[in-house]
Amino acid sequence: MFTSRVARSLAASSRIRLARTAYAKAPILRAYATVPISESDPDYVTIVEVGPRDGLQNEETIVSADLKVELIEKLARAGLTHIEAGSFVSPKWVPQMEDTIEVINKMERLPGRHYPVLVPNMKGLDKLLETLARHPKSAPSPPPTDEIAIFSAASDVFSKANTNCTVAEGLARLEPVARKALDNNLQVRGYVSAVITCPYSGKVDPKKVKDVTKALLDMGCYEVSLGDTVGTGNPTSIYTMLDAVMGGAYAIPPSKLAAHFHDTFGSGVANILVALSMGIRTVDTAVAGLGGCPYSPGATGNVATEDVMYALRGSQYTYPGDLETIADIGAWISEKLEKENGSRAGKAIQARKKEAALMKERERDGGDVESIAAHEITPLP
Ligand SMILES: CC(C)(COP(=O)([O-])OP(=O)([O-])OC[C@H]1O[C@@H](n2cnc3c(N)ncnc32)[C@H](O)[C@@H]1OP(=O)([O-])[O-])[C@@H](O)C(=O)NCCC(=O)NCCSC(=O)C[C@@](C)(O)CC(=O)[O-]
Repeated sequence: MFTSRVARSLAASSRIRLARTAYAKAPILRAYATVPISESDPDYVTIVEVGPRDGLQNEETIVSADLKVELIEKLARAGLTHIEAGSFVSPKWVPQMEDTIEVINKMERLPGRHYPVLVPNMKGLDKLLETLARHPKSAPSPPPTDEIAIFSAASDVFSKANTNCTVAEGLARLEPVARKALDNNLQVRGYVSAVITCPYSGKVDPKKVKDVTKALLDMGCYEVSLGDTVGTGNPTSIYTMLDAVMGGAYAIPPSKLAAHFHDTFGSGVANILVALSMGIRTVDTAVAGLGGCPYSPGATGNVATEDVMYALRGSQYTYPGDLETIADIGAWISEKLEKENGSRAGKAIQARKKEAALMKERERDGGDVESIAAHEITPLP
């Protein structure tokens, strides 16, 4: 476990070095690079980009495998280190993820990156292991993935709707899955859904969240991501839930937790700041705020990657990836999906870029330079 954490932070370090070189060379990026990035920073925040899985699983129209591949590759090249690439769930339940095998085989795999996939049961794991077995050990590229995510919930009704079994039945089903994955050198991450509200049965008891989190950690998950699936959480309820999970008997340390907050009521970023202030250093986000949950009516996307990155600018927290490039990807995928960009920071960055391009054009055409200077786009704060 410790080794894998060290490996992650080393991978992040080499990426950070590359990012620094890129910033030094590119003046337009320098304007965004005001946060000094330290390689062994205790305030380094791992961003797990879940847009290609949590986001696209919720699209009404099925997105092509090629577009998914392009999205994942763009996100990895933009410096993100953890990108959820799909899921090995039943296509009868979530047809949007049916092509995950094709996606993970086709996509470019950059060294030092992790491309976890969701696995609900032994059938899903076996399908993944078959795929991995076909990857030659001598191949120059890394294998399609080195990590799975298993998922449960803090509500029986939600669990039934999502996985056709109660929480206890689901945990019993997941235990051998986690063991077999670990035996096959895969890292295992856990999810608990509905940590604040269940879309069917209402308010959730934080004690239930803690019990399920502990069960997943006991199975060998290196970390458990706490899902505010419906996105009803606000800073107070998130604090109360995390305080209960991290305190009392068998307190769970923040290093074992991640924040996975949907942004339905617009509190996603504020909730993440609460989680960070309580010591959590891994957050799940989705480019352009893609996402939702098929079994959680009304839930909008995950908190947008761009919004979180913007909120952390100038703070003690550092993170992987380049905000401006991610904002471009957010605009690009929103256009491809013909939907509104769900990131407010992303939209603002795009608007500023458009304005700057317009100024340049006017300058080239011999416009009034004084008025151009007066309206010059100032760097981001
Ligand atoms: C768990 C099951 C499979 C149980 O579903 P079930 O219907 O009870 O399973 P079953 O064993 O009776 O199988 C039914 C059919 O599915 C097939 N099947 C069975 N398993 C697989 C598999 N792995 N891969 C491919 N096919 C599979 C199986 O072979 C069979 O096919 P048939 O014989 O009828 O032709 C189903 O309920 C399921 O796939 N659920 C997943 C739902 C899902 O993906 N939800 C979204 C992800 S969770 C999430 O988004 C929340 C999260 C993580 O983001 C955090 C948060 O925001 O809270």
